Amino acid sequence: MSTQPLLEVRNLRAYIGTPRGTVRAVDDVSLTLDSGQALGIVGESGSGKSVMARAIMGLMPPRSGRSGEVTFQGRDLLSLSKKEKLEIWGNQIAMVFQDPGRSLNPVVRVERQLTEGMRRHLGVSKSEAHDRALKLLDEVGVPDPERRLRNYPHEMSGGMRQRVMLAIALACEPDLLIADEPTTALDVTVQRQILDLLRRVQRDRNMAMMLISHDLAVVAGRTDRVAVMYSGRLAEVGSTREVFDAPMHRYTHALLGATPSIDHERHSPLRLIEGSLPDPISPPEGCRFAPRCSHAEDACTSAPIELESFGVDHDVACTNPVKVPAGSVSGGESHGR
Ligand SMILES: Nc1ncnc2c1ncn2[C@@H]1O[C@H](COP(=O)(O)OP(=O)(O)OP(=O)(O)O)[C@@H](O)[C@H]1O
Repeated sequence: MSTQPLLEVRNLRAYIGTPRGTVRAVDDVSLTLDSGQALGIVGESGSGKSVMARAIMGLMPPRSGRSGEVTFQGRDLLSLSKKEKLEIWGNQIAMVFQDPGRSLNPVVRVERQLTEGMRRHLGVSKSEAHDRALKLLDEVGVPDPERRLRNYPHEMSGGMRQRVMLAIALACEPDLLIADEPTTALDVTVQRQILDLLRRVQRDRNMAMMLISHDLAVVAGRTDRVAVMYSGRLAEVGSTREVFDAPMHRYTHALLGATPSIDHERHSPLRLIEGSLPDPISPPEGCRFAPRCSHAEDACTSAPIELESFGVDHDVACTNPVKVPAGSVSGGESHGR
């Protein structure tokens, strides 16, 4: 068995030029994702999650730059030609975005949108593509697939459109699915159904998934590992079980107390973390959470704090982490549910 991760991100920086100055949206992020593994990326709005996902895919906004290394199946993604990128997008790596209304073409029937990629990338015939499309719609829980294939996107509900988007993403049997806030535009019950579907499909297909959300509970029960992002940097990375049961970074700890969840029947009152994200144009020198952290010390503000290992799979970038009592980590995948 190969020990090489499916995706390896090293010292990734993604900066965006704006009239006010350079936004340091992603600032020295390193992480790995193994085949068949689900990795959650969480953090407040503006912490850099989407820019990171897009930088990995090479989808950068105008007047921006990337540096670092992104290796996927041993290939350097940052140096691909446009043609090579098109071969990988939608084929080996697929993305599902927040708003299926904007990602689907409103004037093209579902069947064509679903079969176009597989005909191009997999070279299957029209009738085979049709059969595959029916199976895919069935897999993602779309009832009466034959009829749905003839629909235009506006003839379906938001939840149904998101299922179709997922079917499109799965059509070429990707090795990695990046789902960026895939359910935010949907109502709470449908959100839960789609998220559970994502996890089921990811496991059934043994596909890797990067699930991006500002809601910790969304990723808690549906990922194997989690990376907590704050102001363009990683605060904490590790097995989902450890990070949720025994968060060590002061930010993760605060975030866990502050998150209302779609997985709770009734949203508890939001306990906000006091303060806000730093200006991404001139973030603090040291730990970027230090200005909001009640445990900050002098050492936190002088130089960037690097991730340090606190266990087999638990890295934390904090000089004064939360002390975890021995044996406090429990088992199971029921977090946040
Ligand atoms: N096209 C752009 N031009 C200028 N700044 C941008 C652009 N896209 C993102 N940013 C800035 O980059 C930083 C990171 O944004 P990003 O969208 O990655 O955050 P996020 O964690 O995904 O938040 P959200 O959950 O709201 O999508 C933010 O400060 C954001 O304002």
